[in-house]
Parts: sequence; C-alpha cells; structure tokens
Amino acid sequence: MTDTLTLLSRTIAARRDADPATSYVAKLHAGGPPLIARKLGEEAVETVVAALTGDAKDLTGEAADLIFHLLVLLDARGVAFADVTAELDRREGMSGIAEKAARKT
Ligand SMILES: N=c1c2ncn([C@@H]3O[C@H](COP(=O)(O)OP(=O)(O)OP(=O)(O)O)[C@@H](O)[C@H]3O)c2ncn1[C@@H]1O[C@H](COP(=O)(O)O)[C@@H](O)[C@H]1O
Repeated sequence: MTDTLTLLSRTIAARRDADPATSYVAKLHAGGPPLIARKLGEEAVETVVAALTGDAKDLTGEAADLIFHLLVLLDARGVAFADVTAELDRREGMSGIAEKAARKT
C-alpha cells in the first residue's frame, strides 16, 4: 500500500507544473493551497457521509479521493510523503516501547 502511495506522490510532483487543461493535479496547483485544502475538506466530508450512509464501495471511492487530495496538499506545501510515513513509523516505534513497558509492570 505504501508503495502505491509513494508512486502516486511522485506522479503528483511530476504533474505539478503540467498544463492545467490536461492535468487535474496542475489544475489544483494553479489554485494553490487554499483551493487544494478546500477540496480536501470536501472529500473529508464526503468520506464521512459515505461511512455513515453509504456502502463499502462508496467509502472506498471517497477514501481514495481523500488520500489523493491529501497527497496533493502535502506536495503543494513542500512536505515529503516520506516524512509522513517516517512520522507514522516513529509513532509505531513509540507504541512498541510503551507496550513493552506496560508488559513489565
Ligand atoms: N488518483 C487520482 C485521482 N483521484 C481522484 N481524482 C480526481 O479528484 C476529483 C474528485 O473531486 P470530485 O469528487 O469533487 O469530482 P469533480 O466534481 O469532478 O471535481 P472538481 O472538478 O469539482 O474539482 C475528480 O476530478 C477525480 O478525477 C484524481 N485525479 C488524478 N489522480 C491521479 O493523479 C495522477 C495525475 O493526474 P493528472 O494530473 O490528471 O495527469 C494520475 O496518476 C491520476 O490517476
């Protein structure tokens, strides 16, 4: 899964300066972080609605839209996707330590 997202984040970076007429990523970038953040917010709401009222297929599609727009926003703000996965890895390590500590008590 991370490989898919890593590849998509690279594609997004490569499409940043493409023609907005032919690239959705470039169209989003032309609007800057305010447009991308607004789209991300819309997709978050659509994901919540799908989770509460839709079926698994609806939620799957909205979740994909949400993750895609998050990757576009990270790219627009110069945050590497690898930094996000590293942060998640760090937290996983922290929880691992906490679990070990809990087992000793
Ligand atoms: N993974 C995606 C992807 N997921 C979702 N979307 C787009 O996100 C939008 C979702 O927004 P909405 O649900 O509001 O639909 P909409 O009304 O059509 O959107 P708007 O026109 O109002 O912005 C749709 O236009 C989808 O096509 C994506 N657009 C592009 N990609 C990938 O991004 C890469 C680069 O794409 P281009 O920049 O278009 O070459 C390619 O690998 C694409 O497959």
